[in-house]
Amino acid sequence: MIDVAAAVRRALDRVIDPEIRKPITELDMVGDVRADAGSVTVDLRLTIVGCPAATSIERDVREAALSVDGVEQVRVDVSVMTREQREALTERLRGGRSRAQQFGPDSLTRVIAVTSGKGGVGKSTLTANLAVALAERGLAVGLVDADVFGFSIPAILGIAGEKPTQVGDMILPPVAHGVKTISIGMFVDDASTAVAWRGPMLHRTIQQFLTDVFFGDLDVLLLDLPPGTGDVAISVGQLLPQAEVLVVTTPQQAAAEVAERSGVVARQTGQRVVGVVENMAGLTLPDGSVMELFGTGGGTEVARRLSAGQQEPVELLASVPLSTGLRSGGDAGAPVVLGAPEDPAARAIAALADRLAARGRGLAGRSLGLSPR
Ligand SMILES: Nc1ncnc2c1ncn2[C@@H]1O[C@H](COP(=O)(O)OP(=O)(O)OP(=O)(O)O)[C@@H](O)[C@H]1O
Repeated sequence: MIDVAAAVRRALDRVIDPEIRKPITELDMVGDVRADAGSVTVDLRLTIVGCPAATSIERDVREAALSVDGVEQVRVDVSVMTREQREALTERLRGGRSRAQQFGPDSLTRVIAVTSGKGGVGKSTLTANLAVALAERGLAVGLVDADVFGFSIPAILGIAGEKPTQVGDMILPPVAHGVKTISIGMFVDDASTAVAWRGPMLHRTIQQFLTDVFFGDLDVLLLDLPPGTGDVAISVGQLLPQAEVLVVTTPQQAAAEVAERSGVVARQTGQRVVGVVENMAGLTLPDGSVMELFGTGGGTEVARRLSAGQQEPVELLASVPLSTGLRSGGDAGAPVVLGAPEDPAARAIAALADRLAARGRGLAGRSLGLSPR
């Protein structure tokens, strides 16, 4: 005779907690499973009171149980984990490691910090779309909006106003279009609030994002840095010396020097410049002519300058044209790479994602932090 309760438990392996992204059976969210003829009762333990995913988890549990042969009726008894159970869970999710930075030098996650010299060059828009494009390629992607003064990632990804769920001292990042996303914007009550923090506070915030936010195993972690070469860039350099840096600039020659500086600061903190992306390049008009609003050659110039004295040249990895679709997708919270993949800007970002995904995390060009005597 088949053990219906055991079969239901196996079926529940397929139910994934949408926030933690692991099977609920692995998270100890399933208590007793009892079967009495065709009638099954499942004890479901949610991580916290008012768990935002409660309804969807309960529905998935019901469906999974009903998929088992012989089950006709399902009752789900919902309760909430005790503090001890929650602590055991957060401990297990951290893999037994103490509360430490998740992306230390031994981590296999590739960390890419996106930086720019000047503000308003489209860094956040590009970072958000790149993250979504990488997730679309099947990679596990996290995104830290470290642009604490000008956080815009939640709006671009369509999750403005969403708050992360807290389980014990662990923060679960909202998932937008497959990307686990955290932003300072999620911790202030009003998105128009100006975050006027000084260096040490900024450092602690970034550190907390890297420590307390549960990203799980990621293939790629992207960081959207504030423009310029300020405190946050230096903190990221200290906290994530293995990070690679992607420099965003416009085609304007005059911007090249400022953009170059952001790459130089990254190098000084031991990071490797993985390449340059030019944004707001020529827009092709309906008559086929190209309008070069911001001039040409800025990306190539920044790549050339950053290559000086390096063993491996820094490449211009993409040139993303001006695009109404990219702009309106950002305004609407619907990234253009998903909404209009044939848009020229979307295609350029998709090609950038392909190039980055194809590259390994090699040591080439990376400073080993040694200085000659
Ligand atoms: N290729 C593009 N074509 C048209 N508009 C663009 C393009 N890239 C970005 N934009 C628009 O430019 C504006 C600035 O972009 P974004 O906020 O991404 O810049 P940023 O460099 O992150 O700025 P900051 O770091 O100063 O916050 C946004 O309105 C965005 O929609």
